[in-house]
Amino acid sequence: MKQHWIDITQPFRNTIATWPGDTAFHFELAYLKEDTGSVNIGRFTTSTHTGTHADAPYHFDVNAPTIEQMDVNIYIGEALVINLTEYKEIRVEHLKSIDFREVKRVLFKLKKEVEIDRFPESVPILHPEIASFLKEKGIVLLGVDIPSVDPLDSKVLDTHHALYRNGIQIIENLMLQHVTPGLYDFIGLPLHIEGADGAPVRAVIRKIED
Ligand SMILES: Nc1ccccc1C(=O)C[C@H](N)C(=O)O
Ligand SMILES: [Zn+2]
Ligand SMILES: [Zn+2]
Repeated sequence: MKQHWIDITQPFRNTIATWPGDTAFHFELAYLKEDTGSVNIGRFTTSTHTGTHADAPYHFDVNAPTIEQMDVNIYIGEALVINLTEYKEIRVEHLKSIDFREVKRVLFKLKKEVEIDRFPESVPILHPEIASFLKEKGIVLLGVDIPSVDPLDSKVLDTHHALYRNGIQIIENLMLQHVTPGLYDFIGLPLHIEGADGAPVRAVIRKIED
């Protein structure tokens, strides 16, 4: 029997954490049924990097593709959830013993607890050297449960660039605290927004029996 799909998306709500200085998320009802006579209609404002989202390469490289240009096949398929919550820095040596089981997508569980409404003071460091290692394993998508694959104060974004050079796309701010490591079906499609540097993703997984 097939397992149920599990939501691993941060809920958008008006208290959701924003990257410092960036546009806060805000949803409201713009028109009320009692006024229109027929329907409620909402509107929302958000940064493209709030909550669970995909980075387009254009986010950090002006000559690179924007989000609607990305192949949807990257964001659908089998994914391996890997527990790395014990480490403050992730290097190739921490990934060497993992059996990648021919998956093309990995989701790194880096935090024991994700606080949706509070921007973290620090995040584990993902060393850029992991990019070529993951490429050798055939990986095309890296998902993380932190706001950035680079240090929060980084201006050079070495890990973003290294991943891009190695053909690996990025999803940030997943929610993996209740997820057991292992093999899953994964769907995490970014919204089709023309010219965008990134877009919100609704990410779901379903356990694969082994
Ligand atoms: N929202 C921002 C506002 C200003 C400067 C950076 C950001 C980011 O989100 C960058 C982050 N390194 C990212 O991986 O998406
Ligand atoms: Zn981002
Ligand atoms: Zn990013």
